[in-house]
Amino acid sequence: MKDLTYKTLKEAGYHGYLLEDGKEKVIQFGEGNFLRGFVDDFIDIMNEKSGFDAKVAVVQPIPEGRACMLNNQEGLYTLYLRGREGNEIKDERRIISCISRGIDPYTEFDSFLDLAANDDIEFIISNTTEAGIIYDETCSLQDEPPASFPAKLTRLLYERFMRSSGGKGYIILSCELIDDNGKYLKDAVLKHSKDWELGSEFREWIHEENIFCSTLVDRIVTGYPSESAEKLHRENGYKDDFLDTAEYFGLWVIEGPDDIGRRIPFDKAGLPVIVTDDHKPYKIRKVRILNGAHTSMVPVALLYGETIVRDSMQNEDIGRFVRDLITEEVIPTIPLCGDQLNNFARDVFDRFENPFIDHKLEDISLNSISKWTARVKPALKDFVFEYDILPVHIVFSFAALIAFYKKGNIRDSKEVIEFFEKAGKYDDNKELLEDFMGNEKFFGEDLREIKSFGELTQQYLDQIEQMGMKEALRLFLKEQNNGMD
Ligand SMILES: NC(=O)c1ccc[n+]([C@@H]2O[C@H](COP(=O)([O-])OP(=O)(O)OC[C@H]3O[C@@H](n4cnc5c(N)ncnc54)[C@H](O)[C@@H]3O)[C@@H](O)[C@H]2O)c1
Ligand SMILES: O=P(O)(O)OC[C@@H](O)[C@@H](O)[C@H](O)[C@H](O)CO
Repeated sequence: MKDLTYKTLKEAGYHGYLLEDGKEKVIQFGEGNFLRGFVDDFIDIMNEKSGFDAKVAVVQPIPEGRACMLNNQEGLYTLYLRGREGNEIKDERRIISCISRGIDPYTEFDSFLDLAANDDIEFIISNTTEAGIIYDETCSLQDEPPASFPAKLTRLLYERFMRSSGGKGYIILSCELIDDNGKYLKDAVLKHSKDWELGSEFREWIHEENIFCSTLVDRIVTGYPSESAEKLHRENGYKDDFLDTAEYFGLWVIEGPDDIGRRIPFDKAGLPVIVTDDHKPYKIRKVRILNGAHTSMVPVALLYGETIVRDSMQNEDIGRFVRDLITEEVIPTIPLCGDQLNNFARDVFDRFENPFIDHKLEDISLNSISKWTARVKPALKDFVFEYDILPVHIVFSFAALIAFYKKGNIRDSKEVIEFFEKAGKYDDNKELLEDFMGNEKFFGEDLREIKSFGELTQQYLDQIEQMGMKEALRLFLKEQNNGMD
């Protein structure tokens, strides 16, 4: 079967929208499923509907990347978006043609730097995961390329500053799921510029000619559909190693000046983008409710025997557990209007039951400890602070996470894996929890200081291990219902 290229599509008589040639206007750090299933989809739609005519140069952020494979397909790939919009079922296949090329800075460092000479480029977009957007003091100006994403960006910005003689900078849209992503990135760039002694004029240029936007992205992207890929290749008549799947829903909240909306024609293309002076309310709502529900559901559902999100939500016990956790313990911690939050949660539960996408629990379980710390712990702490009692569903889910990790075969940081590999050395769960919950490297603080949290976690953990998840969850739900089934 032929690879996906412009020639393959022409030969097959493809009549859909394609932008084969266009100016590179965007640099994108990251070639992952999410950026391709969300940002590049938006750019492609703007190209078609509002004459944006932008091509995206994709920079591979780490040595193990897929820039070369992307070039084999001339940047093309097929995106499937499926789900409900109101009462309407959406099932769309789109060939995305906004990517001009992939650049591997490890083998094409000069091509990477040459991007800085292109005056057409106005935007830099990134999603390098939480692990990528970190300040790494070991990076230096002489590295080809510097290892971390913020250091690579600093190197590119410095090149731009030098080659344009302090001319036009960029609008930088960071999509990593960390707090204040744009601000963090700007601070990291300024820190590198100081460490590398790039001078005060460069730092002034960073401030005056570049806009670092914090953004919040929301779309469930399920990536390459391994089980159905062969069938899709046959249907399409070409082989596509970058097939991507996602829900239809999407929302991009960008904190930045009003005129961003004029510089990127989101509105004209009818895209769900909000430009605001404060993205935080959207962020807290999405991370606590949607990501919090995912992270809390995963260990409970996996131990119960489920494998995907939809089935878990449709499982009477787990569905009730997740809904109650969000409505009774997470929503009361979010400082926004209750109706707004309840409507958002209801829509999220609908999205979780999307009949067209199979979101694997195992995929979400990756790095669950840091996800729990960022996405669930804030609700737990705020709840305790506000009501002076423990949010029991959150505690039960935390106990489930530990039970799940004790079983092994986990994908998390080296330190977390090492901790659980040695779990057998503890005489009982009480001892294990002392060390685990007291580990500030895992949780950023000593969780034992939260009153009764350790004791209740141990009670649930013992029950889950002794009775199995199904029985322990049923007992838990019965207790919450004053002993009634
Ligand atoms: N998949 C979703 O539904 C979804 C939705 C919203 C946000 N996100 C966020 O987007 C991020 C990426 O998700 P994805 O589905 O595209 O994953 P992916 O594995 O397909 O892509 C990950 C990307 O990050 C880069 N990367 C990984 N480790 C890095 C490091 N240490 N330094 C620099 N770059 C690194 C990879 O090169 C790749 O480009 C995740 O962190 C996730 O939180 C995902
Ligand atoms: O992508 P992760 O692994 O950071 O988190 C798993 C999911 O919670 C996440 O991908 C959501 O589906 C997404 O954030 C929805 O916008």
